[in-house]
Amino acid sequence: MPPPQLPPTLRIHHSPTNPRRRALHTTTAFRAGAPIATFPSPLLALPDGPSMRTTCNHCLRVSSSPSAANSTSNSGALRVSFPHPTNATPTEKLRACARCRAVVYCGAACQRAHWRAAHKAECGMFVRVRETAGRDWLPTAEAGGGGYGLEGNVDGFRGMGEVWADLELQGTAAVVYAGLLDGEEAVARAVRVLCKIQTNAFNRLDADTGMTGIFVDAGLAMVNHSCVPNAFVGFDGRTAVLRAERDIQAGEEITISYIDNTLPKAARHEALRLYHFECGCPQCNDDLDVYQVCQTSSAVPLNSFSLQPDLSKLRNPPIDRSKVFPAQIEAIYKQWQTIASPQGDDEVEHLDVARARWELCRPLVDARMWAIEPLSTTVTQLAIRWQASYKMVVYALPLLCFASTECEPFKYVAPFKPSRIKGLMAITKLLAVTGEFTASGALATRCHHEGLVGTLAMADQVTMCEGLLRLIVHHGSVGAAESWEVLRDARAMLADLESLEGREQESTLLRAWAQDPEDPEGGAFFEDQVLKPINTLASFAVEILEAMLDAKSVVKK
Ligand SMILES: C[S@@+](CC[C@H](N)C(=O)[O-])C[C@H]1O[C@@H](n2cnc3c(N)ncnc32)[C@H](O)[C@@H]1O
Repeated sequence: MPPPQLPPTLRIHHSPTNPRRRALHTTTAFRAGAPIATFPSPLLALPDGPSMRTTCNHCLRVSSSPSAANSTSNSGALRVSFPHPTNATPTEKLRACARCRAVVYCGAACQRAHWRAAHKAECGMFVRVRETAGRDWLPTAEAGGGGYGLEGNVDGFRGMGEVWADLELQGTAAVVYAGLLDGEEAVARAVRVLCKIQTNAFNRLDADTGMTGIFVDAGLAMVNHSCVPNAFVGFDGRTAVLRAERDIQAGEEITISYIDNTLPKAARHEALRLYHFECGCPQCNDDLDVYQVCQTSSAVPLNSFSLQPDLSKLRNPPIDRSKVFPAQIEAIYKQWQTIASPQGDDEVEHLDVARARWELCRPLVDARMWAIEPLSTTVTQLAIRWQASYKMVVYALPLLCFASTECEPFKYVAPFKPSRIKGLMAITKLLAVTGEFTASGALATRCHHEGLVGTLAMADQVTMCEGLLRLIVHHGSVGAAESWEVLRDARAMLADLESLEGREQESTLLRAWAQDPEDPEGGAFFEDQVLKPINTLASFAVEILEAMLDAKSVVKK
């Protein structure tokens, strides 16, 4: 099997005696955030079952962007309104394949390209059965004999009872529906391909597009895992982009995290079981938590242009380790997972679950270890829920400010990571909502926390939005695809704000700060007008959470 084609910035290092076997190394140095290589011709790039009819099956774009920003000219009030965070994104009109009607496309060009790349092989199968587990193996097997020399860990999977049974079931279903069942070997071949896909596919459940699916590229599949990776993968339609998460030397091995590397060690190892190796990264060897990883990260200085510019706090977080020990965190995480999320929309049920989870996290709360899972997720989940709630929307704002200053920078040290940028965008959009409440005088009736109402009344919420948007545009341009919806929206909103009359001075100062965070005037303005109110809002988060979860109907400060 010939080695996979690689971009010139990468080479495969093959070491038969090393348990990792092959690895990707750079041929040149990269600065943090720089694209290392793009992979525009995957072997396989498919939306998953539920997304098959809502996503173009070729370019994998989900929908068009919502109308970004519209300005009005009410003087004295907040004059810009952004799409409300709860507004559904309008979907593009997608056309279905006329023959099988199982897959959809955004246009004729995508339909033609997908027919050649994959659909020709699967369309007949879909005519027989519209959707089946195991769809993903067929084009791969057809296109390359199911080999590509990719690692499949077949023996490892064979030793995993239920997982193996599931793979056999999927393989059988696929060959039966594809009309390829000509003996046991056909099923065995399908299962081997599924093992390769399981080992090498990227789940396109990415923070960027919010869509799910799988992506396999034989070159990118050579990248090994570390819980403290130096790179990460993002997607732009059918193209995967490998980016540096920190500065990388020429010749260094590239690693990415296959899993959520912010989880406690036992949970990370459980997630890695599907890859059949023992992780020997520094985080695993020394059982470090996210604070300890952050403390030594070379990406910390990048935060001087962020919502957490206090680098000494990132190096010396104000936590109290004596209040909780690692085994206790593991136990909390395990128990937290046993508390089932409510299926329905019952507000009381959701509050009960949040209360149980928050109480379970009490030792982490006492230790002020907000960035440790499952505490960080407990806070974020409530924020997301409240964001979409008519009654609670204002209270989501301090929670999101808290997550963006006390959790995310420690979990994802590089400020250009998409999850950090998305957090900034969520705050921006909420500020647009609270800004309208403030301008219309409705804020005090929507929120009973005097500190929160007072802070928002005193703040220039448009300026706060502009400061956040400048951070999003800066970091989004570094760490994400130009076509990323969040970046596109941020640019449009920023242009809108810049064109508002009467705000020239604020915009000039923020522009000066964005061009040079050391600019004394611009820096002081950002600190006073953006950072200070964000931190004040964040400071209300815990008392609001405690009060709400204590089922008190009125929150006061
Ligand atoms: C996507 S492949 C990576 C390329 C692989 N090294 C190869 O030679 O094909 C994933 C597999 O690589 C191996 N692997 C990845 N990261 C590893 C690590 N940190 N330590 C040991 N093995 C690793 C495991 O066998 C895993 O299932």
